[in-house]
Amino acid sequence: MEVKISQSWQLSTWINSENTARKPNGLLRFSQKCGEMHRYKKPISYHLPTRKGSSWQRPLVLKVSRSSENVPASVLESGCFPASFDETKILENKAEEIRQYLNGRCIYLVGMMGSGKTTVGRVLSEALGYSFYDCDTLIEQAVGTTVAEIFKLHGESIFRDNETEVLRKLSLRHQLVVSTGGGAVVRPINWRYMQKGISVWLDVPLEALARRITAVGTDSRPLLHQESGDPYLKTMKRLSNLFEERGEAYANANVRASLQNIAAKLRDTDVCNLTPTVIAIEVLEQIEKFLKKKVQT
Ligand SMILES: Nc1ncnc2c1ncn2[C@@H]1O[C@H](COP(=O)(O)OP(=O)(O)OP(=O)(O)O)[C@@H](O)[C@H]1O
Ligand SMILES: O=C(O)C1=C[C@@H](O)[C@@H](O)[C@H](O)C1
Repeated sequence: MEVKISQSWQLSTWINSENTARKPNGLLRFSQKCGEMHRYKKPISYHLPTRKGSSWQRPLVLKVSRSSENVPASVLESGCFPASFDETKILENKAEEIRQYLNGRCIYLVGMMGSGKTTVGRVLSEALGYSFYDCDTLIEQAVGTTVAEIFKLHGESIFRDNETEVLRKLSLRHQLVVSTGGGAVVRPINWRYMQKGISVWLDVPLEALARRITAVGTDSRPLLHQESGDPYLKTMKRLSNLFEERGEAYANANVRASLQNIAAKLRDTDVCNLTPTVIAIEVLEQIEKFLKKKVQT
């Protein structure tokens, strides 16, 4: 059964102040489309023109009404989430404001399997006018088979080598939103590449992850795949173990977007009610805070 929820959300947004100095902006041209980058392709060249303008903007509080739905399994599988007009508009405005301060830097989404890196990443890239890349997909294209098959045929370490190579290639580029694999955070070298851009941890409670993953099955996620037993409980246990190992590594990200914090702001108790658009807005809010802090120090 679908439950309609309507809430008011106080969102702080920022408007341009006049006659202030703007940071240099990188305008880049990319001919490659999402998914077209291959492992041994040469990185493309680009130009970085600079321009002058305004600095950080002053806050304006907007009262926004949010309307989202409890997402049924069929919707989870399709990956299509309804976003209200308000959410979309807020996201567009926020993206517009932040784009110049990003200065072409890539956004790397890190987080556990199922945390929404791909789903939220696509929404973010569209809002920012960035290209979107999914590391797992790039690895699959480079190796010529699925992640599950790579694990089975070649083992995890070959998969990780490919993951590092893909991140190295991506780190040479600009204006990308990158969905990293859930385990990309474990290798320090990967952080060296991700530090060229801004890393964002999508922090999602394990129960929500287990719910999402069991709704779509674990076939494509070899580290979670189980032949028998209660799928939710098994997934939950495996996720808990992985999080024990990786929690600290995720916290290395420049920015944390916590679904629990967003739900609290919205006075909602269930993180499952949060649409990818709302999460993308929070990601941009947190990036904005991070960049402002950097400017001040
Ligand atoms: N905000 C959301 N609310 C409900 N379900 C979501 C949300 N975001 C993503 N999902 C669903 O959760 C599942 C995992 O999402 P997604 O593939 O984006 O995660 P991921 O972090 O890229 O996962 P992985 O690292 O395993 O590839 C998908 O079925 C997706 O439709
Ligand atoms: O958490 C992990 O280690 C993984 C997550 C997926 O995105 C894939 O990169 C692969 O299944 C491994």
